[in-house]
Amino acid sequence: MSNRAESVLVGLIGEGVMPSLTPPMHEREADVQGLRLLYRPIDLLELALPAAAVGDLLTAAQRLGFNGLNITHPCKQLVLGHLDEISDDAARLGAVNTVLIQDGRFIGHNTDFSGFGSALRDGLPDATLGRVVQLGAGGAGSAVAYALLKAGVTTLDLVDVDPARAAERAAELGELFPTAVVTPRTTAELSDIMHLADGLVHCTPIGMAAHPGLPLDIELLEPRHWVADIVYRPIDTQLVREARAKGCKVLDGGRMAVGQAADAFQLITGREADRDRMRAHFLELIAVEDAAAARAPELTKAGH
Ligand SMILES: NC(=O)C1=CN([C@@H]2O[C@H](COP(=O)(O)OP(=O)(O)OC[C@H]3O[C@@H](n4cnc5c(N)ncnc54)[C@H](O)[C@@H]3O)[C@@H](O)[C@H]2O)C=CC1
Ligand SMILES: O=C1C[C@@](O)(C(=O)O)C[C@@H](O)[C@@H]1O
Repeated sequence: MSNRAESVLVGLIGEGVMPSLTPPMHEREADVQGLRLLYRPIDLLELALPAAAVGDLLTAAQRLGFNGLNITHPCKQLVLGHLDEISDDAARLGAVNTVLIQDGRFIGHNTDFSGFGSALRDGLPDATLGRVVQLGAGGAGSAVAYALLKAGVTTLDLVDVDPARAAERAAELGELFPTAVVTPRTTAELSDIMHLADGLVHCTPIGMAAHPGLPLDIELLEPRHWVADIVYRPIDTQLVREARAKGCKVLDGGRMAVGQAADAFQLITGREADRDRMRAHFLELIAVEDAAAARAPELTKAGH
């Protein structure tokens, strides 16, 4: 038996979270640090619950002695209405993926943006962050764009196949970062804007096992561009492989996945995670998945 101060209980609320690698990442890091931590996926689909149940699940988690939760699709915005306190960045971003449960209160944070930010610093320390083209302005893309602007990007070209989405995000981000220039762009404009850019960030599902291929004409990439992908299943997406082959400096999507987990681990446990160790474990987990997929491709799960 132990109380909330002696051991740590964490959950992940969202749809389709059973294949998530965040629970094993937290548990292994805690094991190595000699901390007792259990991390349970709480899958809305398995529980046949709607996204709106997130408030009830927060209350249940508090009653059952959870120390914290990660929150994912489709609850990152819905959860805002159930919090007692929210970090400035999460409030500005309008999305929460980490909730601390302290003294019966719910405190929201966002480690998607901070995780991408630290990934960029660790994985591409010398990247010039002046002008960036970002493909994909959905949920993860919003956090990434916020991180890029916070990291000092001055000109961000936001490309999405859904022009209304790109326009809406660009307007929101432009208000949050008034000294930056954030412009919605179409895929047809890529050939005009890529040669002006220092780097490319990819935040669409293209490149995942279920959506193979390249998100742009690879001829638009020059060796001087840096390239950050956030897709991590597989870890070496076609974009990552072809960009590397061209001589571009590359950041794979695993860096962000580890970054968000490491930052949430620190918020929830109060202990710093060893990011290199967590990444090594993450790569092991991905390799196990890849080996299983090679044996039985039809069983490959379509997660992140
Ligand atoms: N590394 C990490 O920690 C994480 C990685 N991901 C990855 O990021 C991907 C995107 O996730 P979300 O933003 O949650 O998805 P989402 O569905 O909210 O957004 C994807 C956006 O990409 C746009 N899009 C699709 N094809 C496009 C194309 N060819 N060119 C330009 N835009 C295009 C869509 O219109 C949409 O706005 C996921 O598929 C997953 O692989 C997601 C979450 C975390
Ligand atoms: O969106 C994501 C991905 C995630 O749900 C996962 O399954 O690893 C974990 C969340 O903390 C993060 O915000």
